[in-house]
Formats: sequence, structure tokens, C-alpha cells
Amino acid sequence: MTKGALLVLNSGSSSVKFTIFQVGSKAQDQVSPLFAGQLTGIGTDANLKAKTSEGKLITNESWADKDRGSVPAILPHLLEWIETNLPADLPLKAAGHRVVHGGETYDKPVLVQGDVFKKLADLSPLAPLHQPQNLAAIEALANSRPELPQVACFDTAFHQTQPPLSTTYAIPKRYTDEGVRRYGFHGLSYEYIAHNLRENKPDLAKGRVVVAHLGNGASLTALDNGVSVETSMGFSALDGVPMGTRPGSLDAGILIHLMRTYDMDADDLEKLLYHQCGLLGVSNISNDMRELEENSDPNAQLAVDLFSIKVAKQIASLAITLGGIDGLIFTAGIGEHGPIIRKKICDYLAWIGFELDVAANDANEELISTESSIPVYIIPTDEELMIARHTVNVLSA
Ligand SMILES: Nc1ncnc2c1ncn2[C@@H]1O[C@H](COP(=O)(O)OP(=O)(O)O)[C@@H](O)[C@H]1O
Ligand SMILES: CC(=O)OP(=O)(O)O
Ligand SMILES: [Mg+2]
Repeated sequence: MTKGALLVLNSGSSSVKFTIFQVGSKAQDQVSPLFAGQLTGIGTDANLKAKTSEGKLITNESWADKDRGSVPAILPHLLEWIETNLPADLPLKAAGHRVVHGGETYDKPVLVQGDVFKKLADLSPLAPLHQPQNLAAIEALANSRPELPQVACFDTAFHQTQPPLSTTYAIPKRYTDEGVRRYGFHGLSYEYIAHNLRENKPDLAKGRVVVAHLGNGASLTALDNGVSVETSMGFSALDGVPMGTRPGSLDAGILIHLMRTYDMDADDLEKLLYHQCGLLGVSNISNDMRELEENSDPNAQLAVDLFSIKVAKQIASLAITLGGIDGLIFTAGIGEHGPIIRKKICDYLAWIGFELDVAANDANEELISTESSIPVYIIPTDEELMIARHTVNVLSA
């Protein structure tokens, strides 16, 4: 790749997160962020906020006048805004995207060309909350800038190292053979954490580590010598621990019951499971962890406690896969900024040997455990940096 700017996009249903990187002419380590931002409230009251990599606010403006109700409709405006804000000597050279599902076909990032887009669109039913939005962004960019190379980077790819013991459901083999297996998600985040450990904590990186990616979507992964061996999300991003609006693992009998008793069909179940469960469902108040922590309503507190104990159980379960645990890493929104939740989780795990240093935890420091504890760290994730590096590698190959 020649010197220029690279656009990294992480598109959701009503928001688009973006980062602009400067890329050099050869090595991937020349990738460095210039500015980043997010378009939120698309479809209701769009707003654009952007900051430089040093954290200086560039803009915080209403885009209600540009909002045509969807991500694809607003993206050309975002592209235009980005290009007018790029330094003159850094033309836009490529785009890299977070695409949630790569299925069985894609175990690494890929240039979107030929039948790639169609294959990814075929996976949309497996990730209805994410995949259509991810692909809508690729399509919108292709329409307004057909010459711009675009690379898809997958949440599932990093987990393709897992053994059958971790990926197999106890269902008839013919379904497994047709792809009904555990895939796992948030792989770009885990890959970043694995790299970060290798660079900054090489001894721990070689060990048995559980990473807790606790955001609006939440999952946990067991890393053995930096390799993903098991993860809490499965076939879809519904499995594992409770999330903002998703339930986590659920007795499959409940679905049969809902279909029979409430006459629900697949679309009804999809809506329920992706949008109405989790913290929001239990609390009947909010999907936002901060709001629940501050609310004394018993249902809000139940949601907070349920989340915490399910995460703790998942950590203990992943430690079984690893045959022990040498370190625990918290990352993503709640993991990086939520001392109350981290404390609750580690208290449940005290019997394994976890103890938090209360002051360090409250201050969101990097090392938050006591000297005698199994080490617990906060490492801010950077999925965008991973996407930028992958994109440069794919385009340089
Ligand atoms: N200080 C905080 N305390 C507790 N939770 C927080 C804090 N800051 C952010 N969060 C929570 O992080 C979650 C969003 O995480 P994030 O990783 O940004 O989500 P996304 O999956 O959308 O990328 C929300 O539930 C939010 O309440
Ligand atoms: C896969 C997933 O749950 O992603 P997010 O956390 O962005 O919702
Ligand atoms: Mg996220």
C-alpha cells in the first residue's frame, strides 16, 4: 500500500463507529490513528462526534438534516465529511470493516471482491443484529466509491483454532457437519488482547488466560499461549453470558414453550432474543449497565447481580478448559470502566484465588489485584487497530 489514509468502520443498527488511520508505504507497524468518531442515533436523531487521537474534540454536531433513516443512506455524507477533514497529503486509500460472521469459509480477513459479498450476505441469518449492518456499510461505500478496496475482518476468525471439544454441540452429527457449531465472536478484540499480552506481558501471554470482553455485547474467551481454545458465544451472538438486550445461554425448552404457548414464530423469537432480553429484560428499565448500577429498583439490582454471577461462572468454566488460570483480563465498556461489576465478579471467584485491590479497581488502574491474588488486569481493547493492521496486510499481500 502507498502512503495515505485508511478508514475503519464498525457499523451497528443505529450507530457507526469509525477510525481514520495514517498508513505508511510498507510496514504494518506504521499504521497510526489520526481521528475517530461515531455517528449515533441514526434513524431517530443522528449525531456526529469525532476526536483526534490525542482526544481533542473535532466536532459534536447534529446530523438530523442528513439523516435519511438508515446507515446506508447516511454513509455517503460521512465519507464526504471524512474526506474534507483528511490532511491534503493523505488521500483515502482503502476501507477495513468489522464483519461479525465469517462462517466456516473465512478464517482470516479477505478483500471484498467476486462472490465474497454474497457469501457473507448468506450468513446474515446467523447474526441478524450485526451482519446486515456490516454489509450495508460495505455496499454503501462500494456504490459511492467503487474503486476503493475494502477488506472484511471477522469476529469469528480468531476462534477457528478451537478443537471440536469446544465447538461441538450435543446434537445429531449431520447438523454439526452442516455448520451448526460454536463459532464465537469478538475475535478482533481477543486477537488485540493476545497481541498486547505478547508485547507487554510475555510471561503471562504464554500462560492460561481468561479474557472477559464485557460491553453491550459480552463474551469471554480462554487463551492458551495466546491461542483461542474456548469461548462463551456459540453459533450466534446470543449464547454465553447475559448482555444488554440478549439473554445468553437459555434452556432450549423455553423456545418450544414460547412457540406453543404464545404462538411465536422465528421472527418473533429473533426480536425477543436480540432486543428484549438480557439486562433490559430482567430490569425492565435499561440495557445500560451504568444506569442499572445507579438505580435502587430491586429488578435493576437483580440484573446487575445476574450478569456478575454468570460472568464469574463462565470464568470458572473456562478455567476448567485451560486446566487452571494464570491471569484474568477485563476489557470493553463494562470491563474497562465498571469497578462495581469487576468487584462482584472477583468476589465470586475468591475461592479460586482472586482478590482485587479495592483502590486500584476503583481507579480503573491496569493491575487491579492484590499481590497474593492471581493477577487481574484491565486492558482497553482496540478492535479498530486490529482491523487496520489486517487491512494493510491483505492489501500488501
Ligand atoms: N463507568 C461505567 N460503569 C459501568 N458500566 C459502564 C461504564 N462505562 C460504560 N459502561 C457500560 O459499557 C457498556 C457499553 O460497552 P461498549 O463496549 O461500549 O459496547 P458496544 O458493545 O456497543 O461496543 C454499557 O452497558 C455501559 O453502561
Ligand atoms: C458479536 C457482538 O456481540 O458484538 P457487539 O458487542 O458489538 O454487539
Ligand atoms: Mg463492542
